[in-house]
Amino acid sequence: MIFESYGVMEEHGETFIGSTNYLLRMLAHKSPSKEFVEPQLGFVCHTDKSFTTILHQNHVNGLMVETKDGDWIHVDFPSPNSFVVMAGDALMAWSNERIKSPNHKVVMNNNKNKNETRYSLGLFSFYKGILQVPDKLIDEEHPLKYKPFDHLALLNFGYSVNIKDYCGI
Ligand SMILES: O=C(O)CCC(=O)C(=O)O
Ligand SMILES: [Fe+2]
Repeated sequence: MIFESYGVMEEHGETFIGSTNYLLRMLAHKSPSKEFVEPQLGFVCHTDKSFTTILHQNHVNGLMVETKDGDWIHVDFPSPNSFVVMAGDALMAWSNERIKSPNHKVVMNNNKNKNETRYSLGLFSFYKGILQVPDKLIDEEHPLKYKPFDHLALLNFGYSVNIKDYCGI
């Protein structure tokens, strides 16, 4: 869908799909114990190193995402069939920053969670090979911001690495 909307499906779509790897991770976050009145951090603030991330959770909310304006919003999964699709750092670099990878975190609230554990599933996609900004996404208004980069090698640096330090121009 992303490739089609930028008109690069024909040139780059097939190679991309053929070289995509997936990682499925299941997380459990326990409700903070009763003595914690304030919400407790369950997963530190970070951006994902993936190309895309698809998130799903049980009925216990906890995901927060930072907006472009720097406000933090709670993400509500309205039904058991709801998923959140989030851009990772690799998509931000590939799209020459047309799409931003948002800061997000998990915050567990003792009052709301009533001692329930939050279970979530994350499906992360990664490109095996060198990713580079398609020519069509470079123009005067969007000068090239990222060098070609090895996506899987980015993972060796852990969560703390900034994609701009890794391959930014
Ligand atoms: O549990 C969640 O909803 C988010 C987990 C997360 O951000 C991650 O695994 O990268
Ligand atoms: Fe994440």
